[in-house]
Amino acid sequence: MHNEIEKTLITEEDIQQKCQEIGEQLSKEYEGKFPLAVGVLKGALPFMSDVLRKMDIHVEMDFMDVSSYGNEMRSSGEVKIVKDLDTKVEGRDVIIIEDIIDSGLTLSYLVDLFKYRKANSIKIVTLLDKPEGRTVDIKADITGFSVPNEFVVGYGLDYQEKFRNLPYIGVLKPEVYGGDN
Ligand SMILES: O=P(O)(O)OC[C@H]1O[C@H](OP(=O)(O)OP(=O)(O)O)[C@H](O)[C@@H]1O
Ligand code: HPA
Repeated sequence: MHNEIEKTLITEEDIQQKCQEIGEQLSKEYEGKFPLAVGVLKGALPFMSDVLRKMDIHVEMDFMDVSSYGNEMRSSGEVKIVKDLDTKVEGRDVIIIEDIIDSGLTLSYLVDLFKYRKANSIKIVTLLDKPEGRTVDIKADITGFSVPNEFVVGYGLDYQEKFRNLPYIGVLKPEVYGGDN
């Protein structure tokens, strides 16, 4: 697996340090509350798991699976719910946890949905932000790292369902994806 990676963009140590910082920040911001952390499957799983374990307040977890990716590397532009929440959002302080904001379509869809469902507050926490990928105007409240306009994998992010278990973020060798990014 590692020999298919051209370069490391963000090391495992830097990711873990960032999770610690974000977990501490969220613990302060939601002190005395019981927020609902919504992980966006599947990519957010490692990040969510690491951040929530750095929080020292009660937090409820739920998951949503939405899909917008037509092929492996480009968004279809259409967002579909594959798995909805089990939890009612009305009146809750929702923390959406994402691995990456690229076009912004997934998150803008989720923010609209949770507003419609009458969340008390909505915060977006993303490990990665790819500002140059944006087609809709949306910003995270907390961003771990900014990444260049390249297809990145690892720590939840996949290429053809592979590389999610890589503990760092990297860029694939062109021969792995056929060079057409
Ligand atoms: O800002 P956007 O352009 O919408 O891209 C971001 C979304 O795309 C990826 O999910 P994907 O639909 O590939 O599902 P996955 O997490 O299961 O890989 C990623 O995990 C984000 O959820
Ligand atoms: O750069 C990316 N890598 C993996 N999945 C993604 N989903 C949106 N952008 C990306």
